[in-house]
Amino acid sequence: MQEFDYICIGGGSGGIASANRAAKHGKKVAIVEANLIGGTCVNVGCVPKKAMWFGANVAEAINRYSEDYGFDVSVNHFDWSVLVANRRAYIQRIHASYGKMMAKNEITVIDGYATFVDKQTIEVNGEKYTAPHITIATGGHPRLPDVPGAEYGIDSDGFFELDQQPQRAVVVGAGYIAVELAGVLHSLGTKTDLIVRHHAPLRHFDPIVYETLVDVIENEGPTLHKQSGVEKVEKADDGELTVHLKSGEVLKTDCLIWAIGREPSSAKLGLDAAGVDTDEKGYITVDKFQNTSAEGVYAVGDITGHVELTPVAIKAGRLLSERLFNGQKEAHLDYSLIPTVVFSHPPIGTIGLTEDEAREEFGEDKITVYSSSFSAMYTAVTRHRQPTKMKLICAGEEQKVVGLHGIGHGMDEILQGFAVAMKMGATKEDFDACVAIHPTSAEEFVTMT
Ligand SMILES: Cc1cc2nc3c(=O)[nH]c(=O)nc-3n(C[C@H](O)[C@H](O)[C@H](O)COP(=O)(O)OP(=O)(O)OC[C@H]3O[C@@H](n4cnc5c(N)ncnc54)[C@H](O)[C@@H]3O)c2cc1C
Ligand SMILES: NC(=O)C1=CN([C@@H]2O[C@H](COP(=O)(O)OP(=O)(O)OC[C@H]3O[C@@H](n4cnc5c(N)ncnc54)[C@H](OP(=O)(O)O)[C@@H]3O)[C@@H](O)[C@H]2O)C=CC1
Ligand SMILES: N[C@@H](CCC(=O)N[C@@H](CSSC[C@H](NC(=O)CC[C@H](N)C(=O)O)C(=O)NCC(=O)O)C(=O)NCC(=O)O)C(=O)O
Repeated sequence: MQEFDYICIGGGSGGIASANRAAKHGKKVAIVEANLIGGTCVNVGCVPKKAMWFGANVAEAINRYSEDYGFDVSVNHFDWSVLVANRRAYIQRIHASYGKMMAKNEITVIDGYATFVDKQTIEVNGEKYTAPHITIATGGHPRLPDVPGAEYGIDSDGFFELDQQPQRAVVVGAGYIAVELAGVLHSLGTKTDLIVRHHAPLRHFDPIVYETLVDVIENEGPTLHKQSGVEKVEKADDGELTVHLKSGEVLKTDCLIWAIGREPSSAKLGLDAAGVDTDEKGYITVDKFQNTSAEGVYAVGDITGHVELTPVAIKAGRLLSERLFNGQKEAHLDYSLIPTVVFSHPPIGTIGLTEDEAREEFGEDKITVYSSSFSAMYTAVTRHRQPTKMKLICAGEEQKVVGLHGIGHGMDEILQGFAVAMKMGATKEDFDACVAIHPTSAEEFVTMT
């Protein structure tokens, strides 16, 4: 049986980050990965998605805006396979760079599926490995619905396997993935329908965000079906899919994508053998230090069900290693005020409380809301004006900024700096004390009255 100081199960964002940090503190570390190193983010998540989103932005620049900027782009042919090949080559380079980094840190990479034998021992491909500290970072996978013919659809993993561009696509779901994939497909020229169960996608975001998103989608596409659901799916011999909606509407398509949420990859880990508890959905329960119910076993990232974002998994993993292997006894991730971006068209950036949440937490009379509404200049000099909307929610007499929301061109890159300010406890006065950068969208956040 091989012995280590630390084993991470899962070579995704959280596992890699924690393993590298432990190795940097001189520990003998192993990482077990059942599939591809890099996990969801690198292989079927953030990275390939962002490459497709950049491709979609190039398409929008050419198809919507170029003419009014004076360009003649009459030769306009898009080859999906070129974008996909370059995306895959980029990911190969990331795999290579991860390999080099882990070799430099003398991390043992074990290929295979890990199961617990006891809380200090795992088994992979019939071999046993032991460590006094084991972290579970096995992430999640897409959920499929219980609808007749659901198997004819694909999920986000399947989207990244598409070698050819679908001419028509139906995307079902109302979260990040549905919005992002439907937006990419539509912008790249696929005739796309987005099906949501309620009044809007991203309905848990601040209304300024989802109402504007709905306006833009209704103006520019994809075709949005609100208050709608799928009753059944049929597949013809030639591969064409017929999607029957509960409303009676029928959509013919080449590609159906389920994007209705994800579930934790915990079922086959043998958690009982280690005494690790989960909640009723299978997420591993942890305290603020990422400790599970079993001593010496920890969990980070999507498997814990707390804010499923790559930087969250990374930071939780790194802080855990600081606590375990670098004497930082109190090190733990503060899960408050986590900024997040949806790579929609246009992008959304949000941090902190929505207006409703702020009212509930502080009381109606303690809240001051500022907002700004304009057409992004990038679009305003063309015939295709697109709205940008921004909102600041401030609490108390000092007007501490407790919520910041925006949708519009550039919002994806604007948010990070403002998140630093909010993490430091900035007030509206602090925002206003900062001189604007002109002409930018970002300047609206420091000039709101
Ligand atoms: C389409 C999509 C787009 C996304 N876009 C973004 C984005 O833009 N920004 C963002 O911040 N987040 C994004 N996310 C979320 C982000 O990918 C996850 O939050 C992040 O990858 C979680 O990291 P993790 O380490 O918890 O798990 P993962 O990255 O999922 O890694 C878990 C790894 O564990 C392995 N594994 C599972 N079970 C075992 C086992 N028993 N033994 C060995 N290995 C095992 C899996 O094969 C996997 O490689 C996106 C997700 C998706 C699906
Ligand atoms: N840019 C980023 O940072 C990204 C982050 N991620 C992360 O990954 C997580 C998972 O993303 P995602 O899979 O989109 O999940 P989400 O949890 O974000 O959204 C799924 C949504 O689909 C809807 N839904 C649920 N069940 C059904 C159903 N049976 N039929 C139709 N619609 C249904 C629900 O919305 P409703 O109740 O309104 O119908 C639900 O909120 C995200 O929460 C995010 O943390 C993912 C992609 C990008
Ligand atoms: N923000 C830059 C980041 C670029 C970057 O980090 N590229 C990564 C791939 S992104 S996908 C990998 C993702 N990385 C990050 O999220 C890096 C974020 C930040 N720099 C940090 O250190 O926290 C992750 O899951 N990390 C876990 C870990 O590293 O511990 C890489 O490895 N590049 C090598 C190359 O191109 O050759 C960008 O978007 O361009």
